[in-house]
Amino acid sequence: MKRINTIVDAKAEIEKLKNPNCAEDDIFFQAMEEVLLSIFPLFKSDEVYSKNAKNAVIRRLITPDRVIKFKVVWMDDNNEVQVNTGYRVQFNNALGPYKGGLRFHPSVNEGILKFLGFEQILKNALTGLPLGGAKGGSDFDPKGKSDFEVMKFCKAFMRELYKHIGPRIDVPAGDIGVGGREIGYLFGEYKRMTSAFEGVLTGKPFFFGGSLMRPEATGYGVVYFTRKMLELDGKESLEGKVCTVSGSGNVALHAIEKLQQLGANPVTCTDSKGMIYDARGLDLALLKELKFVRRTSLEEYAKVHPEAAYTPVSEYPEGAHAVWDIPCYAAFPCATQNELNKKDAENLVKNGCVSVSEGANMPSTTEAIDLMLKNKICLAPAKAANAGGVAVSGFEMSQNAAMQRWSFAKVDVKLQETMEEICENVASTAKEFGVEGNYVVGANIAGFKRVADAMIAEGV
Ligand SMILES: NC(=O)C1=CN([C@@H]2O[C@H](COP(=O)(O)OP(=O)(O)OC[C@H]3O[C@@H](n4cnc5c(N)ncnc54)[C@H](OP(=O)(O)O)[C@@H]3O)[C@@H](O)[C@H]2O)C=CC1
Ligand SMILES: O=C(O)CCC(=O)C(=O)O
Repeated sequence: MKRINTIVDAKAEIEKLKNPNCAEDDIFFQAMEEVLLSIFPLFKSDEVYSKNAKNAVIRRLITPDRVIKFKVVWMDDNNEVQVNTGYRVQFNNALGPYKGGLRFHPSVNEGILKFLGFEQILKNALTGLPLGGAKGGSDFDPKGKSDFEVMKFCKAFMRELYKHIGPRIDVPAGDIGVGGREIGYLFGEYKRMTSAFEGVLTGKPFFFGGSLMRPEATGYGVVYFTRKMLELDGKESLEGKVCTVSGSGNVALHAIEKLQQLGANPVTCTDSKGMIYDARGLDLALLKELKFVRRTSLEEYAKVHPEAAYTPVSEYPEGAHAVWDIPCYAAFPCATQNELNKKDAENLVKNGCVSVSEGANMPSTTEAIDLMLKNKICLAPAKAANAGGVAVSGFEMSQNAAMQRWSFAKVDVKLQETMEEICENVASTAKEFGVEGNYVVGANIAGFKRVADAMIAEGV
């Protein structure tokens, strides 16, 4: 293989890997391209990496160890047979057991899970914990399903998955469409199939060995990261500032909670159908009730609070997402991939937004990232900013292995320390490689270096 000594070589290598007949992989290449092009300063500066023709680290890193694909057959409430596809992409275990969430959403396919699994490798590396990278899930749509149907699907899913996972092999967790309820059902079935009560999943309900604060961890972690980033960059704190948030799931609502606790004023949230803009400040208790208990649309919020504006997706401005057009000091995309495009980034810049912190995985398109960096927005990339979730999953694994339970306060302190360490590491890596303030490049290089060093050390 040709050595990757120039950015042109790097681009050519990526092009060679693309399969023009597989559109599903486009999103995976988007993630890979961002990483490979931004770690170029490392290739130039360090012999070990520029000589990676010998170790083939890049080739090995971008190819999953294995992709497990299986059929999930279950019966709905009308006693009709339903068939879905289940996946687990075990991407890389150089640093520790495969680790990463499960996503249940109709859009799930192999390409999406490869993108998420690839990001997870570097994210998990940034936490400093011994965790490899993986992702899995299914095209099953939990929306509109009864609790009983969700349970039956989860149990059918686990009857296949259990063969491939284990506390030292692969430890799945939640992601979109998979929260405490689903993890509980999955854990119950794993236990039934194996008779083993062990830390094979994280995000478990507390009485099954779940860690306190895992539900809050990703959203709180994003805000802790942002607080540190603003401090390092000499910007004003979040206190008293208007913030915009997208999403209204686990990550978004806990980011809103932490923002409110720190005295900020989060004024927006979204779901797949529309956006709420409540300039007075969001009613978080109501949002939790709507989304975590009743599992209903945000439209209901405006019925309780007619002063708040509800904008359905069909009324979003042409080519943009309404939420990023609301003036804010700090923005928090916390819903899904590619939900912040170039037009949205232009709106954020125009309205004087100072920082964008990615709670969702890869929420910003490549063009949006370039535009935000060019305009000196402090951009906290997902693999650093949302690493708090997997970090607390790591703490859950430690607690399970040691048969311990840590207090909420202890986990919170450790989460804050972890997010601040990640932020400092990313900032100092960016500085070391001559791109001070560029957290995207800093995160990619710091994460890649840790994984690459382990892969080189373990040999081929
Ligand atoms: N949970 C975790 O610990 C972690 C999650 N993440 C990432 O954070 C993001 C959100 O995950 P999480 O909060 O757990 O998921 P949830 O399922 O709890 O919530 C997802 C939210 O995003 C909205 N959403 C999902 N898909 C779309 C879409 N295609 N278009 C518009 N809105 C959409 C949902 O709307 P609706 O209610 O209408 O479905 C919902 O508000 C994802 O990118 C995930 O990968 C990252 C790190 C850890
Ligand atoms: O907690 C975990 O293991 C993974 C969380 C996750 O899926 C993510 O960080 O994107």
